[in-house]
Amino acid sequence: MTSLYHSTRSRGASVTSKQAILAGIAPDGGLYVSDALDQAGIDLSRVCAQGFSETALTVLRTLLPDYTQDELAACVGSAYGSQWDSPAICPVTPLGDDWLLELYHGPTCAFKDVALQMLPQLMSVARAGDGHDVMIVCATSGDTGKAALDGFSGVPHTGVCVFYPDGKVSDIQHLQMVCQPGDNVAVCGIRGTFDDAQGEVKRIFADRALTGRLAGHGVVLSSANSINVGRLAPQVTYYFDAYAQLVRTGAVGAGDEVEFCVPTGNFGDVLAGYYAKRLGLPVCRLIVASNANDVLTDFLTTGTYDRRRPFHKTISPSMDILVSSNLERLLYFASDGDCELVASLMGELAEKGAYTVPAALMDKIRATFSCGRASDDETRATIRSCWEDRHVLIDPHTAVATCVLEREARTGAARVCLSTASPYKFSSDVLEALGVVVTGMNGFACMDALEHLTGTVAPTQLSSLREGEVLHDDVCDREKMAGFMESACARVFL
Ligand SMILES: N[C@@H](CCOP(=O)(O)O)C(=O)O
Repeated sequence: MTSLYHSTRSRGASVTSKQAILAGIAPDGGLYVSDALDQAGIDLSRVCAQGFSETALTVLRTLLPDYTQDELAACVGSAYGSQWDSPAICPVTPLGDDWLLELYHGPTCAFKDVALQMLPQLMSVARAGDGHDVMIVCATSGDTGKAALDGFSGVPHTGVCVFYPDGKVSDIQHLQMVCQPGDNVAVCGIRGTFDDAQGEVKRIFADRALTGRLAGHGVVLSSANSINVGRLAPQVTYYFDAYAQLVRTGAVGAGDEVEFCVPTGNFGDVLAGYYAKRLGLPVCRLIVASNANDVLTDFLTTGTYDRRRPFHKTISPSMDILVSSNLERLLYFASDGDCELVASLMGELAEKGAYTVPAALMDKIRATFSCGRASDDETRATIRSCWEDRHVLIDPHTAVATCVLEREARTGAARVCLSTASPYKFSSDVLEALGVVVTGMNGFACMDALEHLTGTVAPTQLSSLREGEVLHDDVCDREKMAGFMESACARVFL
């Protein structure tokens, strides 16, 4: 068996990608990484000649080498079929002189679908040889939760338990989750932030007494967040595929460099772009776009990551995050695999809430990454100008990135902005940004008004929520999350 993955914090035990996907997170709290990343280049001319599914297969074969070609082909076939409303899966469309990579054409209208239509397939193959039942424990700031519920609902021998910050997701995101049917799903709001939820989920994974109890019943825990390499790997596909689309339309020449601007909170989406670069995609710059929770912008500017700051509830709630988990993987790769350094920085983050990266390492990171932030007012202004000047309707997360990209000096390279969610997931904020007073209007009145004002059509999976039945109304404190999850395991598996 190919043992390729190990923790960012130690090299002691290496595991296959199937084992890494089943575990979700390494036993020492680190994230699984593979040192084969740089040796495993992807043939760009081949990618430019093929469609999304073929490229997904190429990327996954490279990153998850212990899956067979047949296993991955079956996973890709199931993940990228008729549940997408665009045959391109992730089409690239013009935005002025730049490009939008539309990642919201899947069943839950957010970029998470690209990986969460795939992860359940990968997980099922991985668990086939293992025999355990798997409970997926997921923290969400709005989008991952519904995408995980949709992907894992009804998957045999699998359950999914989602925790979201109560009152801190959009009305539509909330309804998407609480109306989710399925015998193997559980959804619970928590009194706190996404960081509280994600922190507790990581503590649950490390709780030996709890995981031991569950193992006694044949249940293992895993993750649907981008800490799981099975979430990250499928996201690499759309960077390659976007490039291929641009080459095919003649917008860039084969081999030309491109820039990507990514709205990010947990750092998974932009890290997938970094993986693509290390696999040979000609990416000259990755621009990290933050909202008022600008911990990443400050980090890239100063070299100090400091989570000890006020939390801001913004109109781009999926990015309301102060602990960006996947930065740990970037630190690992940029330091040429210095596990000791990563472990010590993560120790400082846990103990003090902050760490400072050596200057030489920051220089390496800044050679690829730049950054910027957008306030809510700037985000609204960008939604409005995109609509009024270009007739392109974008959601607040995409607007954060567009605003940041517009301020960046042009280098001559083609620029692609990741468009991460449907504007209709955030109908009231988008409508307000277009100048409509929304006081007294509920989410569906805003959706209708947005359709009327723009002549665009809300995705049916969102508009049909008005007939949805609320099936989950639990809300708990952080301390009760483990108990909620254990009860869900009992209900689903025992
Ligand atoms: N933005 C996410 C937060 C979790 O990030 P993930 O990419 O690690 O799942 C969300 O919308 O839930």
